[in-house]
Amino acid sequence: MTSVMTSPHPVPGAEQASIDARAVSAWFGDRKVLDRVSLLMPGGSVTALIGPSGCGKSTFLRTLNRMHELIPGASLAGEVLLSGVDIYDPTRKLTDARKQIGMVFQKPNPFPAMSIYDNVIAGLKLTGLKAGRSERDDLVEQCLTKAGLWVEVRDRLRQPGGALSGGQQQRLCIARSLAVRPKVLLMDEPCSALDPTSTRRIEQTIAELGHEVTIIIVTHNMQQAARVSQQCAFFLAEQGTPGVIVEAGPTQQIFTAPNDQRTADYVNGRFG
Ligand SMILES: Nc1ncnc2c1ncn2[C@@H]1O[C@H](COP(=O)(O)OP(=O)(O)OP(=O)(O)O)[C@@H](O)[C@H]1O
Repeated sequence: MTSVMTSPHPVPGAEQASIDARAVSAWFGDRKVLDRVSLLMPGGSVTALIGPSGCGKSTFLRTLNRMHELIPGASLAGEVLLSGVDIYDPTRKLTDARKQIGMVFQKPNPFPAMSIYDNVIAGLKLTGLKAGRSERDDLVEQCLTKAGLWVEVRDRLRQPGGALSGGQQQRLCIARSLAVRPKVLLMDEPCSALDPTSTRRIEQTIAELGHEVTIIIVTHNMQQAARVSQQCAFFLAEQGTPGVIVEAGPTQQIFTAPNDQRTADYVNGRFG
């Protein structure tokens, strides 16, 4: 069953960008891996995508900023509306979607030889945004502060990004994503390569950012989904069938009173 998430009320940060996936199907070659997945991800809140390995969570995430189409042989159907505007509209530039919808990956991927400062503003050059020296300084401080890293690095901004710890590198990547002022931040298991302390620090950052940037996070960690998200969507691909959303709704409901037995079994660790 494909499910449409109803908006929680009142919608936190309703003025922030919502992202609305409508009947999204995805294929790799002939193989269909997502079947008509619909999900409304409300603005200014955190939505967690959960489900067993291989059910299509990362693929779904990549359809939300047009990264799926970069994979040779990959195709998709359906619509993804960013505050009501289809990001797949052929008259829109691919780079617009990427600028507005940033992504943080599983493994921190800063430019290792580039300074911390230059890492933060790296996206400006790529997206053609121009900024003067003092504007850049302000932006670097602002983004590192939002990513929860400023205090730790303010005295060594010229050191290479690769010299930071894994958790710091991931926060640097978050700061780099924020520098192009995205409306939405996609996070694909952003803590899976990190120790528990760094994980908690990133979760704190997500909680702080979630009010101003719409966040969609894929996680295998149920406690993490419960801690950071306001909405949850449970994906499943049963017996070789394409992935679907079994159930989506407020996180508390998904964890304490889900409607579907399969959701209850998954969140209680009975499979997956
Ligand atoms: N580049 C690719 N080429 C072909 N098939 C792929 C590719 N990437 C993913 N798939 C397939 O698509 C299906 C969904 O994969 P996806 O990575 O989206 O699942 P997932 O739920 O994110 O899994 P995990 O939790 O293990 O990361 C899987 O069957 C996978 O084998």
